Amino acid sequence: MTDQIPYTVNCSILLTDLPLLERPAAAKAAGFDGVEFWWPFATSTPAADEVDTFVAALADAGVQLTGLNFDAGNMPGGDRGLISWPERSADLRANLDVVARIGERTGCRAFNALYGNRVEREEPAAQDALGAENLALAAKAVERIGGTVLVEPVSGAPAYPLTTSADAVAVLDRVRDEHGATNLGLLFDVYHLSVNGSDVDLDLKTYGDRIAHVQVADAPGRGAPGSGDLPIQRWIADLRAAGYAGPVGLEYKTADVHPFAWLPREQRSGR
Ligand SMILES: O=C(O)C(=O)CO
Repeated sequence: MTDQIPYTVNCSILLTDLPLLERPAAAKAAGFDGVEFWWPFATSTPAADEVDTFVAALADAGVQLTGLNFDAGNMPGGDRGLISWPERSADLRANLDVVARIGERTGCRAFNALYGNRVEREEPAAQDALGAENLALAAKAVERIGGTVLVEPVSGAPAYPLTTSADAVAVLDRVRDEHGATNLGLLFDVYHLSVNGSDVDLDLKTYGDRIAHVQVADAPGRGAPGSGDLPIQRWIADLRAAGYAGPVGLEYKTADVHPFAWLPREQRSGR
């Protein structure tokens, strides 16, 4: 279903001059058919009416939710996921069914499971064992709706242990080997990978078959494509040539009143 959507607007980081629930309609008005969100609620288990309001905002806007992050904690405060965080594991597990139900109602099939920072007084090995177990549970939760769990290397979070594609793929392999879960894939965010010093071209060749979602922002600055030095258009073309058919997530920050000016309007939707 999302294969016909070429680009999807990350409404957690873009269109932030608008209230969250107005952003899907603004994305549609700008010519897009897809949106994605980081976890949009204050708790892991929001009230039913909060979920209803979120789902209605998407339906009213006429956009497809293409991606949703599991609850990742207090992102502005530095948290980057609950997956391997022992103290928050119960919250994560309670969140899984809420996410799967949102997927069921919206048709969303890609769910980003931020791995979590290293925490004091926990052995990294124990956090990784928990991370693998929780990723397997997340995969199980969305399996019944044909969902895929995404594992993302990120930058800018000093205690986040997955910084390269190889790190994330090692986690995917572990979850497969130890728990038998295969509906997981790599979230290939060219901004995070570049900032972390990866050779994106080489990663694309090496891990192309593990990529389940793509996100873009330019570097330095995490701005719109063209604002920095990265060959984003070429990477998108290379990903397409390599068979990536899903949406490309626009996950950049900009104060420009025309945040999508770099992308011709006729290329924004699949029609
Ligand atoms: O934390 C970030 O920067 C992300 O991209 C989360 O998905």
